[in-house]
Amino acid sequence: MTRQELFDQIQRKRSYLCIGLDTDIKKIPPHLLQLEDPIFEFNRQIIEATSDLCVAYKPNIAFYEAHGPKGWVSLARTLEVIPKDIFTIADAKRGDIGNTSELYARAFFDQLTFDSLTVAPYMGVDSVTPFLQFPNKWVILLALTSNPGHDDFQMLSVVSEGKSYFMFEKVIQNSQAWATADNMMYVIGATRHDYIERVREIAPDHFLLVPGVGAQGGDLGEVSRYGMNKQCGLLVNSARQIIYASQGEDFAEKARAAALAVQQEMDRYLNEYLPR
Ligand SMILES: O=C(O)c1cc(=O)[nH]c(=O)n1[C@@H]1O[C@H](COP(=O)(O)O)[C@@H](O)[C@H]1O
Repeated sequence: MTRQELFDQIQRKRSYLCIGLDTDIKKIPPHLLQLEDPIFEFNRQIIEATSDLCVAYKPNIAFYEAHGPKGWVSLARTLEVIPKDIFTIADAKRGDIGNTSELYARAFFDQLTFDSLTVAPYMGVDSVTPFLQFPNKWVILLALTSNPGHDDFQMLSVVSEGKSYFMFEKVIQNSQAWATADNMMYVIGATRHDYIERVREIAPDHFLLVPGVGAQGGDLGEVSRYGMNKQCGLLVNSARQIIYASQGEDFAEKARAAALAVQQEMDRYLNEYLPR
């Protein structure tokens, strides 16, 4: 999917919501558990109930690979029922020596046909570039993550040409030599909205994947105010708050209501902050 196609979808749906399909067998409604593939059935109903309200789905791969081969089947079946105009993110946080990254890329872009993959930048340029060889596919590079441990490395000071930067700022700056705003996005946790203005100084045009609203307490209003660019430039992810809005038979209906509340808030922010 191209950047323009993603922006067109955002404008059409008045939404920049990404729904996280972090489907935990322990949290899905009991009445689905007798089915042959409860994880797929849960996802299918969530997708059917919410696909007009969001622009992306992000299955976190851990929730599938934890079930072995069966989990990979649930994941592949889920991808098949996501409408084709919706952006798909494999949240697998990969990255390895070049020839291994190339195989990870084939797994998620050729075998599973995701539009994008989350990638860790730690091993440097040759671990990331193999993912960038696929037309219309995206790398979403971890920059400033939402978890408390982001202080351990991402906030370390790095001195470059006499100026001091946070490590995450150098990740964003240096990686712009590897890719463009048409095939690279950055992960910035919603819990760190206080740094989004700085991110926008370094990467004014890139899309940012922003997880951490909802269950992790990030502030959608602040993220939107400081993060929106002229093509919106934001995909804000929420998983648990939406998909587990109810654990009863009405789970899909309740997930829709939770997604609708976020979409309506996003519509207001698009009116307020999207530069015309
Ligand atoms: O790469 C991610 O998506 C990610 C990065 C990050 O900094 N923080 C973060 O929470 N995530 C993912 O985003 C999702 C957040 O889920 P909820 O907290 O349930 O909305 C999980 O799948 C996390 O793995």
